[in-house]
Amino acid sequence: MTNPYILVLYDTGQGRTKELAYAIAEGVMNVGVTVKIRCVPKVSAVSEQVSPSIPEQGDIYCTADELSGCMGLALGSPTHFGNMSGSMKYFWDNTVSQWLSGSLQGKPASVFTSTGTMHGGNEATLLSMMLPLLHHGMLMVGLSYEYGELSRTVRGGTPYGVSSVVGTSHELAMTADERILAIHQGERLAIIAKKLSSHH
Ligand SMILES: Cc1cc2nc3c(=O)[nH]c(=O)nc-3n(C[C@H](O)[C@H](O)[C@H](O)COP(=O)(O)O)c2cc1C
Repeated sequence: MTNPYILVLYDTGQGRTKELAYAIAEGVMNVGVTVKIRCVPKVSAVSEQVSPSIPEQGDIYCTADELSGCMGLALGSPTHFGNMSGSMKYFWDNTVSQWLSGSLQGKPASVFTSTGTMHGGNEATLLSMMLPLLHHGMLMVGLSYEYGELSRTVRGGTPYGVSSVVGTSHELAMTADERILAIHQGERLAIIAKKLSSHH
């Protein structure tokens, strides 16, 4: 039997959402909880060729069992027109069996995104990612204003979850506030997941 773990599941184009995923994972590990970092396969407009089940590089794809077995979930996607990416949406459109079995019911979940511009829809993306998670019966964990960085940040970071504003050419490095908020988010999610799982 594997240790209880938090699943950090993300999609990324240029690697910026992945950076946030790793900062959140750092927060999860800070409170002594095991973390699994996974990504989702790309959806292609050309469907004659099936992509390999294990990616050639980077993090491995999330399996159905890894999703069902997590004690909590951090879900991240780049902002694509104010919404999660098509690949991430496709992933959730294939989770009917988890929905039927209720394997995510009552588990905490948290969302994160990276975005080109300040007002290009990062908050809308975060809210859009909550929708399938709420259908699965998950309990949403946001960021709290107890973290001073949330009031101070001049770029990403919202009460709905952490965001990172990367610039239209990905020229902006993650700010210290964005990074610290991502770590806090991982810590908060893991602490709540531990409390909830101790009641089972
Ligand atoms: C198809 C597409 C749509 C995008 N739509 C938006 C958008 O609505 N608002 C925005 O600020 N940035 C938008 N961007 C920029 C991405 O949000 C940005 O490149 C991304 O967050 C970088 O993260 P990644 O490296 O994980 O892909 C878009 C990028 C792509 C490829």
